Amino acid sequence: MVEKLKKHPSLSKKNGPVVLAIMDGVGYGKYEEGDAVKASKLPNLDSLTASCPHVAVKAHGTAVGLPSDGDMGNSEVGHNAIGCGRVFSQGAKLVSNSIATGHLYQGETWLKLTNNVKEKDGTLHFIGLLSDGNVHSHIDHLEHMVRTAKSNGVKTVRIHALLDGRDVGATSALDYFEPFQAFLAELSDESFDAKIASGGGRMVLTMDRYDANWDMVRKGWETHVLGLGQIFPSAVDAIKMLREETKAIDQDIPGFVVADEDGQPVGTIEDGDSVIFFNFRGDRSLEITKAFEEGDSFDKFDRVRVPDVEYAGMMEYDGDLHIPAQYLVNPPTITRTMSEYLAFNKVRQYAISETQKYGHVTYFFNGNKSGYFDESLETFVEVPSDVIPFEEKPEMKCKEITDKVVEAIESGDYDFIRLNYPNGDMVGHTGVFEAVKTSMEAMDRQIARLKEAVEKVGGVLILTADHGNADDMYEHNKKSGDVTLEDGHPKAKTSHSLNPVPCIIFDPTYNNEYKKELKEGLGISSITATCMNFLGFEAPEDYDSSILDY
Ligand SMILES: O=C(O)[C@H](O)COP(=O)(O)O
Ligand SMILES: [Mn+2]
Ligand SMILES: [Mn+2]
Repeated sequence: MVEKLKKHPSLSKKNGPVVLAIMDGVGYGKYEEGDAVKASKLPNLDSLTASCPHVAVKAHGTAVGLPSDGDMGNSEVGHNAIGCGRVFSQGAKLVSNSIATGHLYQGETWLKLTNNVKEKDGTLHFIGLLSDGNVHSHIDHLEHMVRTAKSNGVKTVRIHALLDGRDVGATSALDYFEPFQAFLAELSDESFDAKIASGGGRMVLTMDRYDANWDMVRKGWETHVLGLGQIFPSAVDAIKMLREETKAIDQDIPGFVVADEDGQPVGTIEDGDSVIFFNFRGDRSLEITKAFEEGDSFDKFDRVRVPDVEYAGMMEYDGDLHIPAQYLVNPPTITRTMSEYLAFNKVRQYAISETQKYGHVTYFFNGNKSGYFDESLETFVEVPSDVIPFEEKPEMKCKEITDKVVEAIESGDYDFIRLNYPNGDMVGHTGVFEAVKTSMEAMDRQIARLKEAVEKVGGVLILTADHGNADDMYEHNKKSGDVTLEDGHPKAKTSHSLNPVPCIIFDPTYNNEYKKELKEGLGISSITATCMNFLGFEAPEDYDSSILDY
């Protein structure tokens, strides 16, 4: 339960609002080469850094509740941490623990789905992202479940595997598909038949989010469920031939269907089957889940037929709407978030981003909860994102977002304003270095407007990020640090980085209420208490320490 927040001993609420600007995917790079943040001309960010208190904060690994410090941060865990001021074990860790302890397999959902196919002589299907990126899924989880399905007496398993290349190397798919295909062949025998049945690039089919592009889900449905699309004798063959044909990187490889020698798909989804969507992260799992779960009210595309299956997600993807109805592992229960405290303490809040990160500044920021805590005190604004490859329009909607934030600052109607500029991350994921520079420079021009508006009303501007990406755009040799070359050019890196991120505090009415040297070595979960301090409050006892030293 939240309660009244104590008044801060030295800081009182400023005239203007506290504005928290999350520059998605913008970290402090550790290499010169490939750091698109350093390579960009950012006069406004540079001048704020030069003149304001600032410090690097951790945004990866255990600092944000992931299994190990080898795990890069991501938007879900980053916004969870900033939104609740503490670190909760996240999906990746919870699923691994549940599998390691066997708890998952004693759960009613696993038993129901495996018994269903045993009783009806059906097929157990797994759909999800095939890599060890550990942002949305982990291949080890899938392998363990396939093995256990066999030992639990399931006879037929089919995998519908999405190529990653966004949380892992841009063209690393065969590093996962070849050994996995061999693993299935090895495991199959006269009483157990496991195969990959379909697949395709994660940015082409199935894994859309925030209703940005339902056509991806339609393509996924047609490929995985109906078995429609280009047919190949195996997934590995499909990847090799489609790469040759399209020159696309993994995330953009077209959908494919694996067919037998008669050209029949080896694994369409039929009545009496069970389906497990094995991604643990919710944002890119919700839409395909709705396609399986919703009845005649579903109107996003023509499903042609809806098989009568037992469907389960790896985790509950929306804790308020309870989607999916069935899931294998409980998500983190994040309580007493900053938004809930602020609403209870009558603080007026405004949250905004464009579609691609709108759910991050609302749902994930509020501890995986959709909706308001107090509608009379909160305003959420979504600026529609372009539905085009972001390297084609790298500015994205940072200007339109800023237009609305400046309006909100000048209105005097809000005490705490949070915004996310997706630029560094969404364009970082394209791997196109020059586009990232354009994107960063466009965002920097908007930061000047934020600073000016905050200064005018005597507010505070805090600039930070949820994890790195744009700061690390080339693959590097992990040992030597040398840039990895491909055909004589640096190999593009599309995934997030392990780098720390900035926390820059622009406080134009500063009058020694705190030391200018901010505390070092903290994580982004300390941004929360810092924002609360500037609102004139002490943070709750169990919140991670503020970055301010007062
Ligand atoms: O979903 C994606 O785009 C990536 O896998 C993770 O990126 P995000 O955590 O920044 O959304
Ligand atoms: Mn992010
Ligand atoms: Mn990202």
